[in-house]
Amino acid sequence: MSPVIQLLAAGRTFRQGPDEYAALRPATVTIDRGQYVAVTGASGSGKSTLLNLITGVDRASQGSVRVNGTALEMLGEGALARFRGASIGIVFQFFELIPTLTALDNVVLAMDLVGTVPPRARRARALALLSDMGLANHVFRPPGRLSGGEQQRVAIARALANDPPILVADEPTGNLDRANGERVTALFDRCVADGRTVIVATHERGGLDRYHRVLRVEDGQVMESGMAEGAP
Ligand SMILES: Nc1ncnc2c1ncn2[C@@H]1O[C@H](COP(=O)(O)OP(=O)(O)OP(=O)(O)O)[C@@H](O)[C@H]1O
Repeated sequence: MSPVIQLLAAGRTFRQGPDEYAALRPATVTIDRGQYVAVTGASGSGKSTLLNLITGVDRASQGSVRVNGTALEMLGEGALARFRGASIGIVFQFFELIPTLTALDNVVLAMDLVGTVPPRARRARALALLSDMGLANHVFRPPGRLSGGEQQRVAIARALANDPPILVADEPTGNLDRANGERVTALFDRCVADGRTVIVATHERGGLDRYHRVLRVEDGQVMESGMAEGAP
């Protein structure tokens, strides 16, 4: 079993006036390659803080966060951004698409920023990814002319643009109706079947049996809440 993500007593505190507030208490967690992991917990429990440390969007206040053996705290801002771009696809709760660009250009831009896909291949790859998400007829629309479910699928296509081995999604179905939520969840299932490591924060209590593993966050404390039989 090869660990792809390791938190070693990694925590995050925020200063509140003279006090320190632990949004995430020091947690030691190992996630293996190919695992499908749900992160659950009440609003404000620390799910986003945990995901932000894993993705390097935020830095731990203490401990170490390792992705594919690289300690993120050892990287400077530029190196961290490059490492993140190539290793981790991130799907944000509120999509975070660029409103002035078409769906196609949002996906191409992700490749431009990382630079591992050859320039001449980027447009065709973006078109293929968007078609794969069922958006072949919408590629020239800006996000404002797409439904929430369509925008989320553009965001997933963008997250996959650089073919990252790890996909992290923060409540990706939180703003979608049931049908769109199920469609997006099925896309994550497929990413796991393709061999990616997928980590999804979710408020939902149902539907957790699809995951290999459920991490529960309560008051900033990460707990193992169950590992299904046959998990990798
Ligand atoms: N930048 C920050 N400065 C101060 N406190 C913060 C900051 N970011 C998060 N927090 C606090 O840390 C705690 C955990 O927040 P976090 O966003 O991780 O929760 P969450 O479980 O993702 O919530 P939700 O389900 O509502 O998205 C909250 O009390 C929040 O107010």
